[in-house]
Amino acid sequence: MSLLEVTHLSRHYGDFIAVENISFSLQAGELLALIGPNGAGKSTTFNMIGGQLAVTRGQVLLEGKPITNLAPRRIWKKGVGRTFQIAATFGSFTVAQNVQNALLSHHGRSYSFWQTADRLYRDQADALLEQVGMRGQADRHCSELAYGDVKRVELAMALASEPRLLLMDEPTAGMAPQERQELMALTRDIARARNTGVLFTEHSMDVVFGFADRILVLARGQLIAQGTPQDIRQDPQVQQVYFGTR
Ligand SMILES: Nc1ncnc2c1ncn2[C@@H]1O[C@H](COP(=O)(O)OP(=O)(O)OP(=O)(O)O)[C@@H](O)[C@H]1O
Repeated sequence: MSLLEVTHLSRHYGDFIAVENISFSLQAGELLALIGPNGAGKSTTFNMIGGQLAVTRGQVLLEGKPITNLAPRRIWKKGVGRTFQIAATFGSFTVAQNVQNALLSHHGRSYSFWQTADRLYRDQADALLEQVGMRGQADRHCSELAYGDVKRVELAMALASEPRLLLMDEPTAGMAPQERQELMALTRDIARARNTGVLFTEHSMDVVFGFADRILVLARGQLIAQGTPQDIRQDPQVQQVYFGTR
């Protein structure tokens, strides 16, 4: 059974068709890239899967069970984690506190500034920070970190809920080439080690072709191709519609 199965998914705004009849699946441990020109429907697709946007037609199954049109929090509870394009850490909290906060939220508790709260889930937070290479910076404030390091902390926060599927919206936006490669290599290692599926949107072609196991290509709301990086590179329709050449 696929980890994620999307069938005939559509989103209309009145007469305007943002996404039309797209179907694909994603396996556990797989990195699947969703690419396409501006306005192709990537964010719309992402937001339908994550529950931020209502589905007009079609179905989303997670491990065989429907999650279509559930509230985002319920979808998150069922094992869909998410990182956002805009950094989502609290700058005035330390690195560890940000991850502890995500752990508290996963366990249905809220953060308090009481002294004891400072130790809650600290060991688990340290273990997650170890995985993303940020253990040594656990007690620094997030506002002091380099951008690439903030993205690592966000990854640790997303992993706090032990997602089966991780949705990453332009994970490397705003990063230098070297940082991009490092973050994606880390993401791939974690996906393989935890058997977590990763669906990501991305504009950097070096990241897409370097790290995706398979690629989905959207153009004007339609899925025009899906396959391995090699398949996609050679697809004449992709070259024409997406890259503007043949
Ligand atoms: N609330 C809305 N009402 C009407 N049209 C919308 C709405 N939101 C998005 N759209 C349209 O749906 C289409 C798909 O938008 P979407 O944001 O999913 O594209 P995208 O592939 O993520 O683009 P980008 O790479 O620029 O982020 C676009 O034409 C957009 O203008």
